[in-house]
Parts: sequence; C-alpha cells; structure tokens
Amino acid sequence: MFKTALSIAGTDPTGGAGTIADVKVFQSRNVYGMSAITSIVAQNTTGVQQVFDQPVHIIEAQLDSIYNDIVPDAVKTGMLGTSEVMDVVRPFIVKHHIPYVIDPVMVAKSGDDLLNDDGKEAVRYKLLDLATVATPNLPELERILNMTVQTKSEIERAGKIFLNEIGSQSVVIKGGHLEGDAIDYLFTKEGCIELPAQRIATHHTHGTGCTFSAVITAELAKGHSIATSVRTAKAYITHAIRHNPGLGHGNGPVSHFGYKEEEIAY
Ligand SMILES: Nc1ncnc2c1ncn2[C@@H]1O[C@H](COP(=O)(O)OP(=O)(O)OP(=O)(O)O)[C@@H](O)[C@H]1O
Ligand SMILES: Cc1ncc(CO)c(N)n1
Repeated sequence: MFKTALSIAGTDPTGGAGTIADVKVFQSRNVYGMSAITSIVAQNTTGVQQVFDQPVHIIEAQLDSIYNDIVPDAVKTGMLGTSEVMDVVRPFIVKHHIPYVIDPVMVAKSGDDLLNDDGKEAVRYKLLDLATVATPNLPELERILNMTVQTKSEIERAGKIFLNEIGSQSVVIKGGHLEGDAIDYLFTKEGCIELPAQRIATHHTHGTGCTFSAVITAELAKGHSIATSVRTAKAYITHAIRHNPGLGHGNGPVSHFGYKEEEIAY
C-alpha cells in the first residue's frame, strides 16, 4: 500500500530546495508526495530575488483540502514565513497523530531571510514541542536557544534543552556549518547518536537541509524508527551532495538520484 507524506513549505522554482525538492525526495523514497505551499519564492542557485507570503487563509484552505481527503502518513514543515502561519499549521499537527518533522528554516544559504523576526522567536513555542524530529542547523539552533552552539559540549547541552525543556521527541543537530567532517548528532531519550560523514568539498549544497529532512519524513511515513530514518537521511544526503549535477551559476542543487550511483541499496 502507498505511504504518503506532506511537505508544508515555500517554493524554489529551480527545484533544488523547498517543497519541490521535498516532493522529489518523497518520490525517490517510494512515498506518495503532497505539498501545501506557504510562500512563493523567486530564487535560484545564486540567491533569493523575491518572496510572496501567501495569505494564511489560502494556506489553511490547502491543508483542509489535503487533510479532508488524504491524511498523510507523515508531515514536514520547512519555510513557514511568519508566526501566523505557525498558528494555522499547529492544529493540523495536534489533531492528527502522525510523525512530524520540523526543519525550522530561517535563512537561505545565500543569507536571505525566509522567516520574519516574530517567527524566529515563535517557532520554539508554537511548533517545536510537537516535533517527532527537529532538524535545526547551527545558526537556527543558536537563534532558537539564544545561546552559542559551536563546541561538542554546547551541542550536548542544546540537545538536552530540546528534549527536556522544549519537548521535541528528538532533534538532529546538523554540523554542516562547522569546520571539518560533516558530523550530525541525533538526540533521543535513549541518548545521543553521532552520524559522521566526510565533508565533500563543493559549493553545490543548495537545499541540503530540505532534502535531509524530507528523507526523514519519507522513512517515518513508511514506519521506520527515528534512528533508522535519520541514518538513511544521512546516507542519502551524503550521496546526493557527492553526485550533485553541477547545475546553476551559484550554489547548485544536490542530486535526488545520487543514491542510485552507489553500490549499496537503502
Ligand atoms: N559539504 C558537505 N559534505 C557532506 N555533508 C554535508 C555538507 N554540507 C552539509 N552536509 C550535510 O547535509 C545535511 C544538511 O545540513 P546543512 O547544515 O547543510 O543544512 P541547512 O543549513 O539547514 O541546509 P539549507 O541550506 O538547505 O537550509 C547534514 O547532514 C550535513 O551534515
Ligand atoms: C523555499 C525554501 N525553503 C528552504 C530553503 C533553504 O534551503 C530555501 N532556499 N528555500
């Protein structure tokens, strides 16, 4: 039977990030993909040109259309744009007890804002307590917790705050923004799992965070555990970066078929 996953996020018309990338990931993981669009973003591999935040009633209407017909097996949120959008999304997450992955997107790799200041303050209280898995990068983590997170002990402290104070079921703290190897840290109530990977020397990393969290969502939709889903996502993103198609004039996208180039199946 088909498993289904929903991405609630903004767009990237070049298909490397946001909800279009998410649906490509769902498809590549054999999960039926659906998408509710929060913001229409004119962007490409060189940066963000314009952002149009959809009216909240249109976002709510899209969610009604989906949930009244096909309740997904897992859901992820990416770019939400404003804190008002979080108010619209929250009741759908609360009502349907399905795995929820939150990628607390704040700023694009190009440095452009994808969430307003209210939203950056609000996300901790409006959504993160509902997360099955939260996937902040380090700058997002520092903003959410209002603390510096650069060292291993700061990462450990941040992981504990997510679980014990914020109430997320788990958090993957992504080390993509640190020097050296690309090590991520998964914190669950069972403890911390390190997910190491060699850093690939490339500037083609547009949409890595979206792709990573979408894989986790697809694997959770299929009924896999949090740890298995996150391990699969780590392998997938590493192969996706390694086999990037070299597109665009800036930070190019990754390959959502990268895993097919590898000898191992997962
Ligand atoms: N150069 C790289 N080589 C290997 N893995 C990487 C590299 N850059 C990022 N990653 C991995 O990609 C995943 C996404 O992490 P990253 O920190 O890039 O997310 P992000 O900043 O949220 O992305 P986005 O720009 O889409 O918002 C993590 O597993 C991270 O370790
Ligand atoms: C719509 C959207 N979501 C997330 C990101 C972060 O990569 C982006 N560039 N665009």
